[in-house]
Amino acid sequence: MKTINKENIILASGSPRRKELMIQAGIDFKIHVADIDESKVDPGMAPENYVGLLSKTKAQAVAVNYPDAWTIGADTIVAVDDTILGKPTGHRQAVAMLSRLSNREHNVFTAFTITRPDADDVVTRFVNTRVRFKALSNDEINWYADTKEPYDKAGGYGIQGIGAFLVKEISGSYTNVVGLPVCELIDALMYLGAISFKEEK
Ligand SMILES: Cc1cn([C@H]2C[C@H](O)[C@@H](COP(=O)(O)OP(=O)(O)OP(=O)(O)O)O2)c(=O)[nH]c1=O
Repeated sequence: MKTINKENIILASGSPRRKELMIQAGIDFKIHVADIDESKVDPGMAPENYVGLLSKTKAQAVAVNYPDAWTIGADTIVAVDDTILGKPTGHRQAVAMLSRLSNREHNVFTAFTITRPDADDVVTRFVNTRVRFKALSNDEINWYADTKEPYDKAGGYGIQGIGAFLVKEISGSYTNVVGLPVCELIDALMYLGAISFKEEK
């Protein structure tokens, strides 16, 4: 079942997880991947500002091509103490990230921005989920890093995949950890009039 599209919707993301979550939520959309350099953003920023800025940059980079659509951009990071963890560049960094997350709580921040070129309306929302990992042995960390699953994921793990075995507790939105907080996204799309659950008479 799909929701009723009032307007065209573009997802400015190459993340297979975001695509799946949008399909799961019954939203009709097209994909146009945002080609932006994420390394230009200062990792010393507060996590909510960091993800907010990146989600907006991704959405705006794609929205210019679609005057008649709402474009969605998103960004996810893991924050531990005051450090932002992005995606590990290889095995060694994946091991370092997982070791840092072992036996403690961390925050996962995802922000999404919904915009269009002709509107003043730009919605940016961020959601924070707290996740606690179990105490990990070196063997577990190395074994998981060897699966390569950590490589394209913030913080070096995927809660929706093999990485589920790492997670002892979660407080807050699960889909937010996977890459898109579906509950808040649907609310925002409804608020903007982009989707509806009921045909207008
Ligand atoms: C923590 C966590 C992150 N992730 C993923 C979601 C995102 O795809 C990725 C964070 O990277 P992002 O830079 O947010 O997104 P992306 O580069 O994959 O895609 P795009 O910029 O085109 O939208 O980490 C999981 O899949 N599972 C998890 O448990």
